[in-house]
This record gives sequence, structure tokens and C-alpha cells, in this order.
Amino acid sequence: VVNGVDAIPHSWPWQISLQYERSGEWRHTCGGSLIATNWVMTAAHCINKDLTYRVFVGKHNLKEDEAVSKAITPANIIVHEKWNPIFVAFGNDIALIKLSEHVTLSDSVQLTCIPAAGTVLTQDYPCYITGWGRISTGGPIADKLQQALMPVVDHATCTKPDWWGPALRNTMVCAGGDGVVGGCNGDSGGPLNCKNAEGIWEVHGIASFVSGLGCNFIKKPTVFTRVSAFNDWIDQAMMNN
Ligand SMILES: CC(C)C[C@H](NC(=O)C(F)(F)F)C(=O)N[N@@+](C)(CC(=O)Nc1ccc(C(C)C)cc1)Cc1ccccc1
Repeated sequence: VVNGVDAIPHSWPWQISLQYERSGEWRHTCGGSLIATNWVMTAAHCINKDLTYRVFVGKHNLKEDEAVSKAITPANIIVHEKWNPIFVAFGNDIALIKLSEHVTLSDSVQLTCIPAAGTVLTQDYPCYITGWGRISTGGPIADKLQQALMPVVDHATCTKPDWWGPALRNTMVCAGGDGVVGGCNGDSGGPLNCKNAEGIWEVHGIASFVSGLGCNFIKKPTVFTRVSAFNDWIDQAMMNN
């Protein structure tokens, strides 16, 4: 997250770190959200079938051993069948990771909620991006979980020619674009957290892409998969696996 701040430790207890093993060490690659005690929602572009992954729950500082955290092996990874890595613009950048065991919920490990199907947030609705992604374009990833207020940019604005243009799908949701805050590599798959009218946090977006011109480029908001466009897919995947 570019121009974010350190989160209060474990204040986003559904945020996970998706890590893969390379030459004997584990590397953070993406974020994700705990939506059930044995299911994590992330981005399809985070998944490479040839890699070995682990899901780390209850983390704050990636560089420290934290007693409240636990690394869990995936049992199964379901990538949206219409995801095409060559055409990110087509969307469907969503995947579900079934964990090999149910997590134990605690103050540091909690579930987040999926919004009602079809929910579309209005312009400037206040949401927060969270993640351990790069803290500047091309810069280092964060040690401590970062957060930033990233107001929603509605479809009418986000599809303007000098924004993302008409190619932007309505199965996507934009946020930010002020030239200051932005998601960046490593935030992929992580949540766009928005409080609903009842004061309950929901995950409205899965961080998908930012402009190649820069992670916090003005009028190029961070683009998220709109979770409320995939309720049926999520339900089916969890029921069938
Ligand atoms: C792997 C890609 C598909 C998604 C990756 N996503 C992220 O970093 C995220 F925002 F989700 F945290 C990304 O944006 N990667 N970039 C490499 C940019 C990128 O690939 N962006 C992009 C934008 C649009 C499209 C399609 C919709 C035309 C594809 C990729 C990050 C970047 C940004 C500025 C400078 C250097 C690196």
C-alpha cells in the first residue's frame, strides 16, 4: 500500500498473507481474506499451480514470529474457470483456497463478511485497503500490515476516458486514484474493507490491478474484483469442494 499507515496489530483479523516456498524459504506474495474457518478468498492472479503455498493467519509483522499467528497448508485451490492470465482486463480475478484444517478463531483471527449479491457502493463511499504490498512503486514490501482510506470511485467515473476507460468491467470496483494512496504489488488478492450500514465490515473488493504507470497514479484507481458480482460462484465453489 502506497502512503498507508501501520495498522493497529490484528485490527483486520481476516487479513492473511499468502506465501510460497522458494529455495527453502517462504515469501509473501499476496493478501487474502478469511471468509470461513477453512476458506480464504484471494485473487486468481496470485495462484501459480506449480508453486507450493501456505496461508499465514493472525500476522502483523512479517519479519517477526508472532504467537497468535499460524501457517496453514491449503487442501485445495479453486481458480475462477473464466480467469485468463493473458486478459486481466476480462476480470474474474478471484480464487478460493480451502485450508487443510479449520482455523481457531481469536482476537487475532476472525472472519469477514461477503456483501449481499449485487451490492454496488456509491461514489466516495469510505473503504480501506489493507496489505503488505510495496509501500511505493518499485519499492520494498511492508514488514507491518498497512492500511489506507481509499474511497470508492463509481463505475461512471472509473470508465471515463482519462480514468480507466470504457473497457473497465462492472464486475470490478475502483477505489482511490487521488495520486497519493494506492494498492501495489503484494497487495494483490487482499481486501477492500468497507463498513455496511449496520457497522459490520465486509470485503467488497479483491485487489486486482493498478496502472503500470505507477501504483498511485492520479485517475488510475486501484481496481478490485467486485465480490458482490461473484456470490453464486463463491457459494457453488464452497459447496462443491
Ligand atoms: C499482476 C498484475 C496483473 C496485477 C498486479 N496487481 C497489483 O499489484 C495489485 F494492485 F493488485 F496489488 C499489478 O497491478 N501489477 N503491476 C505490475 C502493474 C500491472 O501489471 N498492471 C496492469 C494494469 C492493467 C492491466 C489490464 C487490465 C490491461 C494489466 C496489468 C504493478 C506495477 C505498477 C506500477 C509499476 C510497476 C508495477
